[in-house]
Amino acid sequence: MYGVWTVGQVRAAEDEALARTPAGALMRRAAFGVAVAAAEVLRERTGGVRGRRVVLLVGSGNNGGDALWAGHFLRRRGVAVTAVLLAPDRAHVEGLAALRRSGGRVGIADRADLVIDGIVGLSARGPLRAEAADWVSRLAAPVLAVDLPSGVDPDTGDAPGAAVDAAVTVTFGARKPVHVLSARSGDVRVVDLGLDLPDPNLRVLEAADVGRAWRLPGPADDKYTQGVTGVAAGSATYPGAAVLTTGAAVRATSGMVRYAGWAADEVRSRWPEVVATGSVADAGRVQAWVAGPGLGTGQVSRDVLGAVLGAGVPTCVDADGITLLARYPELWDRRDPDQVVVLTPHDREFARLAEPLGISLGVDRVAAARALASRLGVLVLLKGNATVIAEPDGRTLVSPAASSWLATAGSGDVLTGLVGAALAAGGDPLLAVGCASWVHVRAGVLAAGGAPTSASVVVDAIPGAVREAVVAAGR
Ligand SMILES: NC(=O)C1=CN([C@@H]2O[C@H](COP(=O)(O)OP(=O)(O)OC[C@H]3O[C@@H](n4cnc5c(N)ncnc54)[C@H](O)[C@@H]3O)[C@@H](O)[C@H]2O)[C@@H](O)CC1
Ligand SMILES: [K+]
Repeated sequence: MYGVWTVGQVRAAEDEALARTPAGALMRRAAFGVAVAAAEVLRERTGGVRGRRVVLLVGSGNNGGDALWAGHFLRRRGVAVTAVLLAPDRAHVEGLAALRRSGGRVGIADRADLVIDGIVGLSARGPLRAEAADWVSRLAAPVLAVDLPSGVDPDTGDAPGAAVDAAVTVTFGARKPVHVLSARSGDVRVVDLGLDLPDPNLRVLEAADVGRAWRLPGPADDKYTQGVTGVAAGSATYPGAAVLTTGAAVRATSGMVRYAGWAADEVRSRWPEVVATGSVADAGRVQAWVAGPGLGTGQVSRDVLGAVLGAGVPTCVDADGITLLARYPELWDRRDPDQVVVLTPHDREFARLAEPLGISLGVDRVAAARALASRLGVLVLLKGNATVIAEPDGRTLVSPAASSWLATAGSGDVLTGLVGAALAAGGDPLLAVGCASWVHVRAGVLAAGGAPTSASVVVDAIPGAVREAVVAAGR
């Protein structure tokens, strides 16, 4: 698990560190880290460092100062460095002098093996100004971003205009929200500045965390004791949603999975290990329900959702289930106040539910997810390229995107089944949902393997993803 801190938190810690270090020391340490990473990228991509060409895009603040100092360190390793000053009269004075001393050029660059983006860092506000935006839109070489990709908001990951798409970002002291919320950050490396940081604002699970938390069967277990997942999904029109949601739960644990709904025949024929019935009332005892994918929004679907919410176990509500909750708020009355409810909306479903409550999904997805979680007293998993998982008390996990292959039909149904299985296994619900999301992301990568995939293949990749996590945890 690693933490993510807001710009405000990092700034406060930096101020304290600046006060106890000699002037310029932190910047040189940061810039040295940039130069080390740049040399690595050059070696990986071109087979060497000496004689390679690096262009620095230098803005008017300390981010530009970092880039100039990094250029100075790269010059010492025989790299040809050219600095493009976007605001020549406001460029960082000591950085520019250091670059010039070591033989770096200032001017207009043509060809580059690597571009170092020092346009703007933590003080970035709004879309890039015209000249910077123009440079960014013409970039052809791979980019190493200093602190963060310019054009992306540090605290929300939003890119309101032209923005750098970095291969690598070298950040300082701590990861900020942009690094986990925006895929434009690329591969993120952190240079330690010895900052004294408070509790993080967000957390990100890693393979070993998931492997430690994932429920594995022990010698005393049987099919009932590992947590039974109940699935109320699918309809005559959408039997596939039932098959995918149930399949994800089947693949995620060796505990039992029960299905209740219209697609019992389809589910049974694809997953013979599932105990399938027509209604929630007949389904038997489960430790968690998931409801919603392909369920429909008619009266019977409404009754199904009510029955699931009243079943006295943790519940995950997705898709049509969310639409029903938005349309018939009285369904909340069926809820057992002692049991967690997890909502897994995409943006439109989020808006359906949140807008009547005066909560809008703006560019700050973390704030929006937290607001809805707190207002409804539920755990919200907001789907997106990066997934945000917020608890009513504000604790928040982020699953950064590892690829975009999961943007495929039925992918959300797979996630719902995974969440159900993780909830049924017990433990801290936030951790359970975070683990389910991690496995989903990882299964997506394994399923795709660099080429288009589909939700059924993601289902089949779930055991491989769980295995990676378990191995990482040394179990
Ligand atoms: N404070 C510290 O302890 C350290 C700071 N460091 C660096 O300092 C950076 C922060 O430096 P600054 O606070 O000077 O600010 P920045 O370098 O982030 O940016 C400030 C400048 O960018 C311009 N700017 C703002 N928004 C813009 C936009 N949309 N388009 C174009 N230009 C825009 C502003 O006019 C301002 O002159 C960090 O990101 C990091 O790179 C590092 O050297 C490590 C130590
Ligand atoms: K930058």
